[in-house]
Amino acid sequence: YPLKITSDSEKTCYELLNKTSRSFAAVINELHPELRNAIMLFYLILRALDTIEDDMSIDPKIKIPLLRSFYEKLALKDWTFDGNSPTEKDRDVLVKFNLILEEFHKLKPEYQDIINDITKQMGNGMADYINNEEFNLNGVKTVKDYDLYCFYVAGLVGHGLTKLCVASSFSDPTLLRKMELSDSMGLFLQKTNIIRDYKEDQDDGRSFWPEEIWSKYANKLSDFTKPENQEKGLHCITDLVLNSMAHIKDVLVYLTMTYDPSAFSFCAIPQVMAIATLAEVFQNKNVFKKNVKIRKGTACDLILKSRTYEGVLEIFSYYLKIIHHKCPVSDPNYLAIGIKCGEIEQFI
Ligand SMILES: CC(C)(C)CN1C(=O)[C@@H](CC(=O)N[C@@H](CC(=O)O)C(=O)O)O[C@H](c2cccc3ccccc23)c2cc(Cl)ccc21
Repeated sequence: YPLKITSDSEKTCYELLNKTSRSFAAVINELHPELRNAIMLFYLILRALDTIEDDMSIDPKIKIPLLRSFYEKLALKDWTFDGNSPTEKDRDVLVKFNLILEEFHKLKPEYQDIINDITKQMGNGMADYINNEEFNLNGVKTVKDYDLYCFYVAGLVGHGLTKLCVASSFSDPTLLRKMELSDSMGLFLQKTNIIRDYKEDQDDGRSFWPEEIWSKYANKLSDFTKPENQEKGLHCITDLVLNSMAHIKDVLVYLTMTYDPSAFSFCAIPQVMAIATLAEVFQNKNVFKKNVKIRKGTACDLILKSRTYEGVLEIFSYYLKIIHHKCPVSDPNYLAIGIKCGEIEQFI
C-alpha cells in the first residue's frame, strides 16, 4: 500500500517512527492504510511513555504523577515535554509530541479511545512498579511479578493492537473473549528481549530476570558476568527460555485469527524474530558480555518466510529443533525442554 503523506505533522510522525526503530517502521509501512496511522501513532505514544519511564534522571516525584496522568495529555492539542536528559535516545518523540497529538486527533474516535485506555493502564502499571520499593532494590522477585511486569509493558500492547485489528475487521472478534492470547503475543516478545538484554540492563543497573529463577543458579544476578559462573548462567538461560516457550502455542493460535494479510505480517514478523533470538541466546555465553542479535541476513529471510501461516510454522519448528538439539544432557532442564518442544511440535 503506497504511503500517502498529507500533512507536515504526519511527515514528522513517520520521521520519528523511522528514527526510533527503522526495522519496525518497515513493518508498519506494510500495514493497510485503515490501520497504519493508528498503529504508527500508538507505537509513538508508547515510545513517549517508555522514554519517560526509562529516564533515570527524572525525579520519581515528577515521573510517577506524569506516568499516571500521561493519557490525559492525549486530549490536549499542543502539549510537549522537554524534561528528558539530553542523552535520552528517543527524547524527540516528547519534544515534538504536539505533532503526534495533531495526527492523533484525526483518528477515528473508536481508535483514539482504544489507545487512550491502553495508555492509561500502562502509565499506571509503570508508576505502580516505580513506586514499589522492593522492585527498585532487587528487581523482579517472583515469576508472578515477572509476568505482571511484562503484562504492563507488553501484554497491554497486545490488548490494544487486538482491539484495533478487531475494530477494523482485520482480526477475528473471538480474540476479544480470549485476551490471554493477546497477553502471550506481548509476553513472548518482552521475555525474549529481557533474556537478550541481560548485559545492557546490568550496565544500566537494572534487572528484569526474576529472582525466583536466577537464584537457583547464583547468589546474585551479576555473578553471571564472571567466567567461572557462566556454566550456571547457561542453565539459567535455559530456565528462562523454557518459561518463554509457554507462550508459543497462544502465539500460533493468535496468528490463525488474524485475517488481513498486512495485519498478519505485522503480527508475525516480531514473533519469528523472537523465536530466532531465543535460539540465538540459548546456550550462548555472549549474552553475559554483549547484546546478542540475529544476523541481518537471517532477519530478511524470516520476514520473507513469515508472510504465510505455513511459513511461520516452519520457522517455529526449525528453531525449536535447534533449541532441543543445543540443550546438553547436563542441563537440569534437559527433560523439560524436550517435553515442551515435543508438545509444541505436536501442535504444529
Ligand atoms: C515491549 C514490546 C514488545 C511491546 C515492544 N514492541 C515491539 O517489540 C515491536 C517490535 C519492535 O519494536 N522491534 C524492535 C526490536 C527490538 O526492540 O528488539 C525493532 O527495532 O524492530 O512489536 C510489537 C508488536 C508488534 C505486532 C504485534 C504485537 C502484539 C502484541 C504485542 C506487541 C506486538 C510492538 C507493537 C507496538 Cl504498537 C509497540 C511496541 C512493540
